[in-house]
Amino acid sequence: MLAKPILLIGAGALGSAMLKGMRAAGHIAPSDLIILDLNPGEEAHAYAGLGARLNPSPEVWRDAFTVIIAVKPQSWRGAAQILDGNLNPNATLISVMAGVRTEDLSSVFAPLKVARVMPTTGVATGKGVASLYASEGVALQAASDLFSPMAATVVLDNEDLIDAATAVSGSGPAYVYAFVAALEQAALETGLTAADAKTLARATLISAANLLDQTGEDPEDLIRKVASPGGTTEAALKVLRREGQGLTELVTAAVMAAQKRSKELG
Ligand SMILES: NC(=O)C1=CN([C@@H]2O[C@H](COP(=O)(O)OP(=O)(O)OC[C@H]3O[C@@H](n4cnc5c(N)ncnc54)[C@H](O)[C@@H]3O)[C@@H](O)[C@H]2O)C=CC1
Ligand SMILES: O=C(O)[C@@H]1CCC=N1
Repeated sequence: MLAKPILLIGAGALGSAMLKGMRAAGHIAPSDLIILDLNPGEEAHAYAGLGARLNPSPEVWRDAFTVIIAVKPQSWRGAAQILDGNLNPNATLISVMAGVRTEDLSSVFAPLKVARVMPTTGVATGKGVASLYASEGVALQAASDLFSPMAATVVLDNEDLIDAATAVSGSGPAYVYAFVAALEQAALETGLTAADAKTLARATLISAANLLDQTGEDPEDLIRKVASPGGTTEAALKVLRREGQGLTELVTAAVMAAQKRSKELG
């Protein structure tokens, strides 16, 4: 059972996606939310219109038993200074920030228990992904109660793996969107109109993702069902899977770069 009310610090791209997800999943009532943001956007205002408290005075922050910190890794120490002395010592802190380690969060926010979560913006529709880590059970449970209704969750037993989960999953939606943009660009090269290129690139990704989701089959099995021997797909896959310089090598290099950056952000 998630301890409420919940204080959300930072309602930017990810914070707003989480607010949308809470609405979609319905597990957190607006009246159970306190939102702090230096420059609140549309979703924070929408939630406030439904009953959340937006940027209330510091004595209200102490009401919260779960605190989510969703500011940029570069901003968290500044945010912590503002919060100093105004958080409930019995609250659990859930950080969704890339790179920032439990040890550093605990050194600033003690005695709050700390969990780390690496979500995707897909939580907005209740179908995100979230990797969870905490060194003790209460915080891990709070993270799970918060994210399970709006994400497929993975529990990591080693904090270093959060950097890996960030590189694969947290950043991952952007790789998929980059692929769609590339497919759309390639479609233009084939002579399709801009409108048709856009429709075909997006709809192909969505229909392929649906099959992956609904059949549960491995990608290689699904590929086999598309690629006729000696056919068009095989011709394309020879390019995408060129020895030593194919998509796998490219994606691996991209993931390694993200993992390295995640470690640096700490
Ligand atoms: N955007 C994404 O897909 C993901 C982001 N993350 C993590 O989530 C965190 C936030 O990322 P984004 O939402 O993309 O950034 P963002 O820049 O869109 O949002 C940050 C928000 O924090 C607010 N803010 C900054 N300082 C504040 C303070 N002292 N008090 C209250 N509000 C403050 C800003 O006004 C802004 O609305 C980062 O740490 C990032 O690593 C994690 C997973 C995915
Ligand atoms: O790009 C970033 O640093 C954040 C963390 C994962 C997704 N967005």
